[in-house]
Amino acid sequence: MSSAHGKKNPKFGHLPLSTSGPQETALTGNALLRTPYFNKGSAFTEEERDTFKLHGLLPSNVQSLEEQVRRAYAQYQSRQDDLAKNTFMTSMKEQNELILDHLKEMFPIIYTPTEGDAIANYSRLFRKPEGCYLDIEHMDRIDDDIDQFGGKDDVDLIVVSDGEQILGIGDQGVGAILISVAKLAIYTLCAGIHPARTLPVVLDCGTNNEELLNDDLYLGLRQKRARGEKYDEFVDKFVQACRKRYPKAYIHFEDFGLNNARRILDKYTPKMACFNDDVQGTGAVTLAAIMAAFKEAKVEWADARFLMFGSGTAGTGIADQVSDAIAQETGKSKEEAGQQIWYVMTEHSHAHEADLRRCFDKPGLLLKSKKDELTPAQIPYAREDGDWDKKDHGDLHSVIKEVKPHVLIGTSTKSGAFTKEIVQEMAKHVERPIIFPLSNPTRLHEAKPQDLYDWTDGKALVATGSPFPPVKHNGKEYDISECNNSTTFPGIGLGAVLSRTKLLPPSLIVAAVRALADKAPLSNGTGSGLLPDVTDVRDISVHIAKNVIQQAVKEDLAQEKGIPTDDAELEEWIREQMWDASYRPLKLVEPEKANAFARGEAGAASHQRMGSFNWTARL
Ligand SMILES: NC(=O)c1ccc[n+]([C@@H]2O[C@H](COP(=O)([O-])OP(=O)(O)OC[C@H]3O[C@@H](n4cnc5c(N)ncnc54)[C@H](O)[C@@H]3O)[C@@H](O)[C@H]2O)c1
Ligand SMILES: O=C(O)C[C@H](O)C(=O)O
Ligand SMILES: [Mn+2]
Repeated sequence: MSSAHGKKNPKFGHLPLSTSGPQETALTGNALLRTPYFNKGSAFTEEERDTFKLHGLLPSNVQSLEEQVRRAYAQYQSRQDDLAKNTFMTSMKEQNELILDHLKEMFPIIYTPTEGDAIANYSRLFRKPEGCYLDIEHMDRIDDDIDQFGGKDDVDLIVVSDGEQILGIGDQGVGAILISVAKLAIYTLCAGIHPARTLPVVLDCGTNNEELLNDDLYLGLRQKRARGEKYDEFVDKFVQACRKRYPKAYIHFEDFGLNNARRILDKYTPKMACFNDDVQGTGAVTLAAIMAAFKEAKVEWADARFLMFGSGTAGTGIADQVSDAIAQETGKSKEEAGQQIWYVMTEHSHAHEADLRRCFDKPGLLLKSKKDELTPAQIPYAREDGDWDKKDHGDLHSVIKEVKPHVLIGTSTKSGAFTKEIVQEMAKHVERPIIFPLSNPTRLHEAKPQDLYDWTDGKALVATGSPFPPVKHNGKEYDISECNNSTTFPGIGLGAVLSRTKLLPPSLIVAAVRALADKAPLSNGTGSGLLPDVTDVRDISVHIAKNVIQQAVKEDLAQEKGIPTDDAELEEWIREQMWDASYRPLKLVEPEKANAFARGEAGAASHQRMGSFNWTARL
């Protein structure tokens, strides 16, 4: 793929991911137009139309990318509802330029919450495949199946999901491919990860979603989810195939079920650069939001009390980040720090049937006497039974009354769980209740931001998992920050890819949190949110990537050579390698002199992923 890379930048020398300069291709005429990687549609110049034999194949007026984007935006606006807009964006491949122009408006369309509807309706809306579909009944084929997406240097980043716990909407089977696709779109938009060098994957292990199993149009494996050894073997075969075929690729795990997410992360973290977004990305962004809220509310780490409502993958991921932060800030042991965190489990879960029964049986505070029923990630936060001497096992209201938390975080998938009574109980005991309803999509939020302001007379400090419009209180507007892992995973991934870090230990996540916390707007009553706005996310990603890279270098994990040590130079080095949307000139080369990529043969991932229209820009 040398035509796409290898620009000699006079300042830095060879930058592996730099993407300026002409694109070489041996394709002409219809073959060129059918190859989205090179196709510019109406934006081919007159000279290019001559050189590449395109006259007659295109209307005569030559347009700019801006004009194409304007037309696309009008088409987008004409779509009736959010899901129709999402479908349109899927078919649109100039979308990066288009989205960057309308980032705030389109973020909820291409990502949370609308993406959730697109996933739930995957088999109904399906038009064309995108990414890599692996089938647990054909494990022997994984090497071949994954082989189709380029050569060993062609993939930087893989997002994989097994579809068991998509957002808060549970098991979505093969539709999970779209969460991998959506997360990768965010990587490109928010951190300039090269879209043609990414690979979305779904591990189809069957589904326990009865609705899908009974749907004639369902596209995935129509059988119950595989568990146990067979499942583990499948995941391992996938990981080994990736390492063999794309040894440079960083693997991002997304929306795995409660019993697998943490286990898989713990298994592979010591061996390779990998990341679980629901555990680590969520933990990182939430910790940064807590740090900002503490400054505002003047809460000290040493005596802060946290109440987590929901103790699944995200809830325990957040608790781990928080207890690390308490330990670091106060010098306490991690165990002592854990005692500042209280957990209330819900009676509602999308975990598989056995868990579901268990959850219905035992809602309430996590207690040591229930140890056998807890996941390993929950155990550090279980309380001594003596800590809770009440008759019941503690509903959310009674635990709030007793614990008097400064911070209440919802990852319960239980819509409306933070009621007026509960919130007002919390507000009785602390000056500024810090409340983060994080369950996605929007309809599953534990509370609405406007209600939280109204119920606490504007004292609550709020951040939410899905985007919300500003709230009004006493004639003033307050921005509601989106506390979504999309603020952290792009920068962490950019840092991991550019440094080619061997591993991604927790210290690199801490470096990312620091970077994000640095950039949090200090509101001081100005009405700005607790976290940076999505429109600033590219700059935030650079800052996060810089910290991650520096930490990787410090720990001797970075495999990339020539990473600048100077702060400003490092930032320039990162920006130089970020992909952004703009057309590059095309250069015709002889087929025999062209590499497979320029002949339109290699890089199948990008060809397949780009649909029929172009989003080529700086490829
Ligand atoms: N804002 C963000 O960035 C972000 C990130 C990740 C997840 N989330 C949201 O958080 C919610 C939960 O996601 P998750 O990945 O943690 O799902 P999960 O399946 O791991 O957990 C779901 C819920 O079920 C409950 N539960 C599951 N098993 C249990 C058991 N054995 N005992 C008691 N309770 C049990 C948990 O309390 C948890 O609240 C979702 O709505 C998701 O969208 C938000
Ligand atoms: O996908 C999101 O919006 C955030 C998070 O990963 C989730 O599972 O809810
Ligand atoms: Mn997720």
